[in-house]
Amino acid sequence: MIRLENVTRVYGQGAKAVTALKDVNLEVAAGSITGVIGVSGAGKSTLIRCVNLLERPTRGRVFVAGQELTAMNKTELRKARHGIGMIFQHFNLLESRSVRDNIGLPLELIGTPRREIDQRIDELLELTGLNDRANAYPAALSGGQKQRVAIARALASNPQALLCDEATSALDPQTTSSILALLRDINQRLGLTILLITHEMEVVRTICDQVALISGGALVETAPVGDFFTRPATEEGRVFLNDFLQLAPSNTLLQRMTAHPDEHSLPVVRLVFRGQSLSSELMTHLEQDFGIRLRILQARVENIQGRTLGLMIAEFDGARDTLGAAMDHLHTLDVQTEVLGHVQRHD
Ligand SMILES: Nc1ncnc2c1ncn2[C@@H]1O[C@H](COP(=O)(O)OP(=O)(O)OP(=O)(O)O)[C@@H](O)[C@H]1O
Repeated sequence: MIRLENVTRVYGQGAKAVTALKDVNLEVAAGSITGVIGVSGAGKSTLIRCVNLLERPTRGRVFVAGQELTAMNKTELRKARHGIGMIFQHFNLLESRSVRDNIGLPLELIGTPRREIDQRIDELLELTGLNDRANAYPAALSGGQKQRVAIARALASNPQALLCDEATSALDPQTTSSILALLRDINQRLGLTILLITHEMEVVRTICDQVALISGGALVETAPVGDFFTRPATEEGRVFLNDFLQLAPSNTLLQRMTAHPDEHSLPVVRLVFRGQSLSSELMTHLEQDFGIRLRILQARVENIQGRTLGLMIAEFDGARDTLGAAMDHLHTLDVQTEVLGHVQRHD
């Protein structure tokens, strides 16, 4: 549905040139939701703006719905853009127009007959849950309602694709959830293809099917969301996920922990289980074969697109000489371990 081929975007010239995108190849399947993530300055905005040619790539080709946008003249491009809606972090509504008139604006601009515009506005008010705000002005709306108006306006010309530029970054968590639910709903109901950029992993985890990680202008990893969260393929992916997946030791635990072991201490280990949860069999196995009893101090289980990710901090109580073998055994089961420190034995 959306395809970027070797897209490069260089800003400025000569010594001051900045390569914001380097040879990016990205494919977004029809009807799917793809999230582009990356640190600030990685090139996310540039990438999404290259899709509808708000930024023209310095090199490379952009295809949307089988048409090459980079090969079009101005008139063709203007027409093709009707098939691509866009929403922004700060909504970009016209303050002097009511909700109805903001939603109808794109249709007015292309000369759609008034009756058709009014009918379409009614449908969109219904779809986005704005019926009772139709005659309000943007200043009287909450952030979530403003973004709903922006979504309705972006959908006015029945686009096949929707680009979302940090669409929930200015919203509180609860409003974010309701906007994400709306995006998922229109994706499913209308078969709309969505490409979004975000710095929030929670957004990706909640609604995306595919994730694309961009770093220094290059696309370093593209994967189904479940795979990315449980098994990132690149070091950049692991680093990016670390913050999201971090199960930080509590303050109480940090106060009890020392960096070095002594003869009475027990190691405190952080474990990450990917695609499985800690079974009682595994606990029994560690106890029977290695003489190690796990005392769970903290735990969190995430379900990401049907894949389980378990995070745990536990004391490993047992003979020190079997600890290494037990850790090796866990690694063969694809359980990641990391010794965080040592605590004094309770008894
Ligand atoms: N108009 C411009 N002129 C010059 N350099 C630019 C321009 N726009 C972006 N850049 C540079 O291109 C690089 C990528 O910027 P971009 O805004 O695409 O990143 P981003 O990942 O969206 O960042 P953020 O999350 O902070 O918005 C940065 O180094 C930025 O400074």
